[in-house]
Amino acid sequence: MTKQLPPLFREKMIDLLGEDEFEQFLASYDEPRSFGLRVNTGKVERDDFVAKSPFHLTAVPWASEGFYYEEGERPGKHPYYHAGLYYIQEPSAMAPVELLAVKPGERVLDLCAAPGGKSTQIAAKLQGEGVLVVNDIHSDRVKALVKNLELLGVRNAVVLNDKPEKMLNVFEGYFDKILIDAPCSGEGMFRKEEEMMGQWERHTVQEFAAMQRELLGQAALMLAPGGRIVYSTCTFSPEENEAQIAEFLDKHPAFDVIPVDGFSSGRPDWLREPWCEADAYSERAKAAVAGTARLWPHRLRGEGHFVAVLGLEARSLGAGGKASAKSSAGADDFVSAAGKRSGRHALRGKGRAEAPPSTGVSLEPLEAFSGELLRSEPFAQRRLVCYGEHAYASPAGLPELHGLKVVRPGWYIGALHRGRFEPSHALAMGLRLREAKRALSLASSDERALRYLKGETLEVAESEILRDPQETKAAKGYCLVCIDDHPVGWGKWLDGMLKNEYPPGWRWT
Ligand SMILES: C[S@@+](CC[C@H](N)C(=O)[O-])C[C@H]1O[C@@H](n2cnc3c(N)ncnc32)[C@H](O)[C@@H]1O
Repeated sequence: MTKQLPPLFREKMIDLLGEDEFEQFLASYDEPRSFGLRVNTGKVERDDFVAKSPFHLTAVPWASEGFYYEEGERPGKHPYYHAGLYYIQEPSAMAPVELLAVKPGERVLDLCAAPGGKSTQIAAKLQGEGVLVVNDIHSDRVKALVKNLELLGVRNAVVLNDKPEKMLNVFEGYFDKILIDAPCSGEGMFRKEEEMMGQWERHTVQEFAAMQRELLGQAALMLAPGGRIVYSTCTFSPEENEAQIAEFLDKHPAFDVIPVDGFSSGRPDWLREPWCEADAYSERAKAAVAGTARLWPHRLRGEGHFVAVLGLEARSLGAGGKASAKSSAGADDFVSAAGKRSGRHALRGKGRAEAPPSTGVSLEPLEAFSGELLRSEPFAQRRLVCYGEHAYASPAGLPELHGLKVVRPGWYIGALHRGRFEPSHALAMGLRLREAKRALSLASSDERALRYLKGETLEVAESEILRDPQETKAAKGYCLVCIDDHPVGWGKWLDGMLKNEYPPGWRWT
């Protein structure tokens, strides 16, 4: 493995680290990889998961919900994966969101979000309260982002597929926290994904540095006074790390680095020729980058990351000069759309941009479904929007999204079609067992659990359907299917049989 490292990368790392430390760094490439998963505390308490986990878990020191699992274990092949109880994530990639210090109720942007490892981590920190806007410029990558948010049952995310400069029109000064997990040359991925080495040789570090500079500038304009940006990369080059932060600080005097403890420090001494222009930065900026963090594969159990935490002064007008973005019109709770229907169809499940919101869709079938199947709690504090025949619950306080490519304006609830309502898989995944009036909870040891995930019809006695004790009607119709009390999808019960509504693209293979 070490033989295949790009020669230029080797030379550069020897120059930066010195011969002795380079030897240790190089030796880490021959060490076994670390495997990590992060418990989705949006669905299950950390300790409850640990108690029932079939995996051998060891805590990741810097991530409250992160664990190493052992090589050979396959968490992607377990019913709990299908229930969204965890996300498989490289351990050092868990650090940036920890340092973002998200609190429930905040407005958070994940600017470069796909496939959603860090977005789902932010969502768990928000605990369903506040606004999570996630964006990625590549539409093919947005599909995976949408699927991961749905799998993990996120209810308050808005998914965009747009250029950050267009987002400024809507979100100037709006966010409390912004994560920029920047596109980068990926030097920290060489051990995990060897093909990254080939890509490194094709792309220049300078290409990425230019993108990162732009992203940092755009994010600054969307941050509210007193807010925080976390900038992270999975690469080692100072041009993409310390130099980006030093340059940003010099252009944005209202920002400072919030020093990070517990990791190796950023390297002001690497702001030098031939990698960076030695005289390009102020003394303030150079000193501040010592407060950034470097996660090195030879110093901890992880592939490597760079993280900088940038705080904006509370008394600042905001980098964009405005206090906050305009909130959307209308009530912030669950409301009916009114007016004319556009007739255009939303592109459900495809990760493609939606048509503009439509009005005048009759919500009666959805209301009937909610009355029959759900307790009122799931939609509280949200606003219903219909795009074509598709209904979404948008987070409260979201600005109007005019002019943006909106892939998901909120939690996808389902389709209103020819006077009927079809609940979405995302609705099932975002619910809790206690929120359903009709449910089936299979034990993970029950062979029907796996058969459900494979898409099979199941034999289910009426007495197995969980319902309100006062319910007298037959259990016929939609039913929330759970495994060990965690929702995995819908089924339709009739006369002892459960028709399987688990979507084909999600099935166990
Ligand atoms: C390092 S990856 C993000 C990984 C993600 N944060 C996670 O944890 O799963 C960087 C992402 O930035 C996206 N990207 C590249 N240029 C962008 C831009 N100008 N605006 C927004 N996203 C961009 C890429 O498509 C890629 O998905």
